[in-house]
Amino acid sequence: ESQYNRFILPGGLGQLGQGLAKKLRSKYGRENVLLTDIRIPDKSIVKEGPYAYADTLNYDAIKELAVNHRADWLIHFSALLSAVGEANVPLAVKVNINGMHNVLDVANELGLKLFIPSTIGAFGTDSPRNPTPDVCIQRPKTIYGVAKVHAERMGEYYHHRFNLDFRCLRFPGIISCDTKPGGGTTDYAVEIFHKALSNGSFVCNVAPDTRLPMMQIDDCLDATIKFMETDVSKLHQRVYNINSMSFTPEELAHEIRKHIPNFEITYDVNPMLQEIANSWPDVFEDDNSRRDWEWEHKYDLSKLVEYMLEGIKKQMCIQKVA
Ligand SMILES: NC(=O)c1ccc[n+]([C@@H]2O[C@H](COP(=O)([O-])OP(=O)(O)OC[C@H]3O[C@@H](n4cnc5c(N)ncnc54)[C@H](O)[C@@H]3O)[C@@H](O)[C@H]2O)c1
Ligand SMILES: C[C@@H](O)[C@H](N)C(=O)O
Repeated sequence: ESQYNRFILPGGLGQLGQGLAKKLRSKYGRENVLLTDIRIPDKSIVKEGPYAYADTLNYDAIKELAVNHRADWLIHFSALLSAVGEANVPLAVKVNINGMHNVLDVANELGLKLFIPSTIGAFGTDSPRNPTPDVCIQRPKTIYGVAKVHAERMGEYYHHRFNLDFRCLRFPGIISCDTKPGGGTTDYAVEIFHKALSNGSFVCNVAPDTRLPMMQIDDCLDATIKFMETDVSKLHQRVYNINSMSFTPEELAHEIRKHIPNFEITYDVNPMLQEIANSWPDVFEDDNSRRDWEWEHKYDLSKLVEYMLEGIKKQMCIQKVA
């Protein structure tokens, strides 16, 4: 049996895991991708391939699944995102730090490869913000960011000390039309499209000039697969930024108005989210990803807006028919 083609995705029922499972299954086969989470999946998810309950707070449960599934890769997606994490710090410490330790130790003990995503949220007010390079002062201000820096450093350390094949991409805010975001600071940039089509207006919870790095979901998931498949000899670091675009709510609304001319945006700023957004990068630098493993994005702002509006319209038609 060939190596490096059996995957387990803990926390896989979220915004990113469902789409990654689809892409991996179409490439590596349905049975070779095991989606796991702590929630009951929709019937449509179960039809697409294997699913199992697995709490990342339970070391033995993760280990048992990895052994039984004969996994080569763990792709660790379980986390509380930035806004949800600030609302429940003790749970975020458990899931984002203790849970990450469990997955890291299972990967190391069983000799598996490990992918953990990081985020623009791993930076803070002391970081250079335009652009933000791979290596600079981080000092994030959220428990989400602190846990991500911890994961980055632990993964690099296990790679250095135990030769664990740890790989990590720092993602911007991810924009998808068929899966919902899980409670982050960048969620407005998904919700705006749903409200633009259903109401023609949107109340935004961050200020009009809040610039953040963002990315269309296929770019994010294709990058993940390409990075995981990259020959180890090409990697000069274990943690890389990836980037495609940055925009503000005003700029996004302007682009949406090219399709829905009467679209209105108003603002009711949430101070906690605004403080988080103000501490994150404006523009992400990803020169090292583009050089070392030939990362290229496909979606700019105008393509992203077309993709979201078309995708949500299709879903609305399906719902009407059903
Ligand atoms: N979506 C983004 O914009 C974005 C950007 C940067 C990085 N990331 C990272 O990508 C990963 C996936 O993000 P997402 O957007 O899919 O998140 P999400 O919130 O949509 O999904 C996270 C999943 O983790 C699960 N989970 C929570 N506690 C768990 C536990 N104890 N055991 C097992 N599963 C548990 C949840 O049920 C949920 O399905 C996260 O690590 C996140 O930090 C996401
Ligand atoms: C940026 C990312 O990590 C997530 N979407 C959040 O806002 O928390």
